[in-house]
Amino acid sequence: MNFYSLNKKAPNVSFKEAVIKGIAPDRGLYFPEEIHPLAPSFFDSLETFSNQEIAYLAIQQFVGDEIPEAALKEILKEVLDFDFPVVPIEENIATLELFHGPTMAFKDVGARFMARCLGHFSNEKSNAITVLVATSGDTGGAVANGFLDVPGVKVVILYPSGKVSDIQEKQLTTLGKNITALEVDGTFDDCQEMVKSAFLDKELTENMQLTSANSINVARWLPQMFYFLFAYKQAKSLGKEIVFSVPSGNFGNICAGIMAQKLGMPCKHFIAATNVNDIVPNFMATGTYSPKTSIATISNAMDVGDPSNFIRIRHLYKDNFKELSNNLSSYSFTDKETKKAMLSLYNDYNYVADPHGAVGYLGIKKYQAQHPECYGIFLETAHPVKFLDVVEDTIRENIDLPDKIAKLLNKKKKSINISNYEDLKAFLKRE
Ligand SMILES: N[C@@H](CCOP(=O)(O)O)C(=O)O
Repeated sequence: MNFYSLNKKAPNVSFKEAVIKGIAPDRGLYFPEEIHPLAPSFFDSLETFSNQEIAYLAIQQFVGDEIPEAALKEILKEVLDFDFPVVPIEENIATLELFHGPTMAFKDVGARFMARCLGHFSNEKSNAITVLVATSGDTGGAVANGFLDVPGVKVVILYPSGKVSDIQEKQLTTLGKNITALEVDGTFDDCQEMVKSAFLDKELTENMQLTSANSINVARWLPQMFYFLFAYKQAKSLGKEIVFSVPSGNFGNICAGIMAQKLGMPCKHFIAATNVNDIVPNFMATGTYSPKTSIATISNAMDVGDPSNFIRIRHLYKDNFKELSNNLSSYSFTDKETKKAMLSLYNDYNYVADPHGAVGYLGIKKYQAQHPECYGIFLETAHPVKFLDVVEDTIRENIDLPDKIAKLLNKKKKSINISNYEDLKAFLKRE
């Protein structure tokens, strides 16, 4: 399958080239030339397929023959070696827990898939590649873990100083080896902007192969479709219309959910639930897209002021606002509302949610006030332990630290401070 740039001013590329380039030379995001729906009988009998089989059938058309069937199946087997349970909360609400992977956030699947694709491609032609990634919290740890020791790959993670949780910071600053963390005096949007500028900087790109491990990269973005298919597999026997509420920051995950729907997955509606970084809720209310400087919140991984992937969502609807609104609603919630939801999930349902999951829960509650008949699944995108202070403070209980997190806390943070693009460029030139 070939991919085109959404800015339409760059040549179409194969899956392999899209993964290696990350973003098109005209600064556009890559998008598949075609999306072929899967047979309705596949969805009717989804429970008879293993997660690996589902993932293979969903992603194969996008990878094409650039990774042979056996190798792609092996990659998926390694990537999907943990559970994705749908846990009932209320009569018509469940949560899809996406935090059972190595770094306890939903980014693990995409990061590990992309790392293995790059590993596969660099076996074919072993040119060194530098992966640049901007993080507001969870992507950084998942990419560090997923790419650790991948031969021929160096990873440079940019994160906003003081704006990620302590555990997230440890996850991305303590591995060493081929992983370097750059601590940026700025916001996530500054980090993302610097990364995008590096891709367009000829002085850099003529001398080094740069790619992105954010969801702008198709190999990070597309595997996120799997979550929705795994959830549908578990919930379909209820025979109800399913609505997904997705805590959203850079909008890659919800866009992947809509891709799963385009493949034919039955699903009534999507909700993009945000914190006060409400660019998309505002767009859905006014039709005007106005990026703004991000505001720090307790759901920090969603502190994004110009979500990269929203352009892909608009493109999926050919920028037809009416059609988009029929399938997507977007609501924003304050930290105060988020904490209240965390407390009520704990007191009323004995469920400890992280702040991002709680925003997703609020999203489905708001939608169900008008559509009580639907079955709502909100995504729990990260384990509550990653936001230890805010969770313990809100529910007034101590939560157990899993072993891998306890060990991490004793490790020493290693980061390099930078303030602007010139600092990043100087760092990359030294490398
Ligand atoms: N929420 C993210 C921000 C980057 O998102 P991505 O999916 O494009 O990598 C984070 O946790 O860093």
